[in-house]
Amino acid sequence: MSELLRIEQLSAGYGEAVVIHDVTLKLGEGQTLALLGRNGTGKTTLINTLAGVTRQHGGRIELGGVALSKLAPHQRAAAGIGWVPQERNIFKSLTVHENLTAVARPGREGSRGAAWTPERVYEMFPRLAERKTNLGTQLSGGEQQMLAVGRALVLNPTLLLLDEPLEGLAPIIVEELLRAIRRITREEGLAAIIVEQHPQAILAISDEAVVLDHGTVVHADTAASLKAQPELLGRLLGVGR
Ligand SMILES: Nc1ncnc2c1ncn2[C@@H]1O[C@H](COP(=O)(O)OP(=O)(O)OP(=O)(O)O)[C@@H](O)[C@H]1O
Repeated sequence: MSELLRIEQLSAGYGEAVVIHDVTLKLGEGQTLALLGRNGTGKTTLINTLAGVTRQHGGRIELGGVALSKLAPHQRAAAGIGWVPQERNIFKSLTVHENLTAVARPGREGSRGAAWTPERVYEMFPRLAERKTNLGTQLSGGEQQMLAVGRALVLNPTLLLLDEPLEGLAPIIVEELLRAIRRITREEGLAAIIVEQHPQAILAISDEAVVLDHGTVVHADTAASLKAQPELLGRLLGVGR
């Protein structure tokens, strides 16, 4: 498996404030990484630093051998970063279909699965197909999340960044999204970093797991190994404290 993402001694934050320090990690093509940690430990900041919307203070980020640190967010999207921020980045005044066609871009050479088109997004999320002509404002939280993932997919990324994709969603929608994320990563071979507060479901569909505390990596292992050690996981996430 070849390397897709390499992060070396990364530090970043907001203005002068440094929130993440000395983060080093790697991810192979098509691999899924669960990014875990208590509230306020820097998970979103790390994701946002990959997307290019924080201030990078030091270190390196490479995606497929391309150095990202000096690139603007739209250039990172062109380089293969598919960012689904916590606040679900959709155009609420456009229809579902317009949201998908406004950003669609042909597949990049060398991507493993077939290129993502609005039609393939509808196949993945039949609920969106039913809502094609509805405005973003008329969607439920789950449908908005599906559309946010769809918008990232039609840019044909090599790495999907999902920031708490399951937050606040009904259990049945959580199941649907988890199934879709598993298909996108396992069957379509897209690499992903998934931030979650509730880790068991995400560990079950991830290859690797990294835990942050106070902006640094305090644990890095396979997802299966961390999942099999609930006491360690509880300690790392401060459960029961
Ligand atoms: N826009 C911002 N400006 C300044 N500081 C910020 C900003 N966003 C986050 N922070 C600070 O950065 C630290 C890490 O926050 P971050 O949101 O990355 O953590 P997190 O692990 O994603 O937490 P959560 O699970 O609550 O989303 C916190 O101390 C937070 O107060």
